[in-house]
Amino acid sequence: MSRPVLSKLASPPLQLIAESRLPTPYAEFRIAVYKAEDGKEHVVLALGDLAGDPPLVRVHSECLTGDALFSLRCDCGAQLQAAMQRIAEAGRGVILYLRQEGRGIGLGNKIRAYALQDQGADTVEANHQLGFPADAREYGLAVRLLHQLGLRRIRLMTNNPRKLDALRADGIEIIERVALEGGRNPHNEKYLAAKAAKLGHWLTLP
Ligand SMILES: Nc1nc2c(ncn2[C@@H]2O[C@H](COP(=O)(O)OP(=O)(O)OP(=O)(O)O)[C@@H](O)[C@H]2O)c(=O)[nH]1
Ligand SMILES: [Zn+2]
Repeated sequence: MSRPVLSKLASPPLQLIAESRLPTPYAEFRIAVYKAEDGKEHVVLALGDLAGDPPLVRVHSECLTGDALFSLRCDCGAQLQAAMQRIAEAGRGVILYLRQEGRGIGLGNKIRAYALQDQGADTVEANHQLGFPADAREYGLAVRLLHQLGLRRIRLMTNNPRKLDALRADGIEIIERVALEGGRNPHNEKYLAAKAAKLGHWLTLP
């Protein structure tokens, strides 16, 4: 076993705060809230029996504007809905909803980045102009939550090679990468093109 796996296993489990049912238009999920050491509360949505065949998993980073406010600047809301839909169709699966808003720079800074994008910067340049890396997220928490759920082998719904590599490096076996495209519109055309060109996302662009 490689060292990163041992170090993740050695990490204490996240504190389970509460669990309940969560009826949605797609299915009735189980919702669980886990608290990390920094006080942030992360969400697990689960459906069906997760034992046995590797289930569909979505590791979703919080996007208040896209997930809750119907923003057309990104594709997050569409991806979240598509993930819920696919899990509902499969009858089983998990969504980890991680509170790393704005690729880890926070909501206020993301809106600052949007203002810079309105002046011509792309999504990566805007982060750099604000003094942040292109992507400040890390996936150690996702790995810990997957361990807590007993999930070492998964089918990951993502277009992001960095996310896939990060989970694999920490010992999660990804037996299939499931593309999650959709939500394309005139407002996010440049954003998606920059994600593909600069962040390496697997996207079928027009
Ligand atoms: N800093 C910054 N964050 C953004 C911007 N647009 C969306 N986000 C955040 O980006 C995160 C989602 O990342 P994406 O790059 O869209 O997708 P991903 O999670 O890396 O990859 P997928 O698994 O394919 O969805 C969310 O936390 C959003 O809040 C932006 O222009 N600037
Ligand atoms: Zn978004």
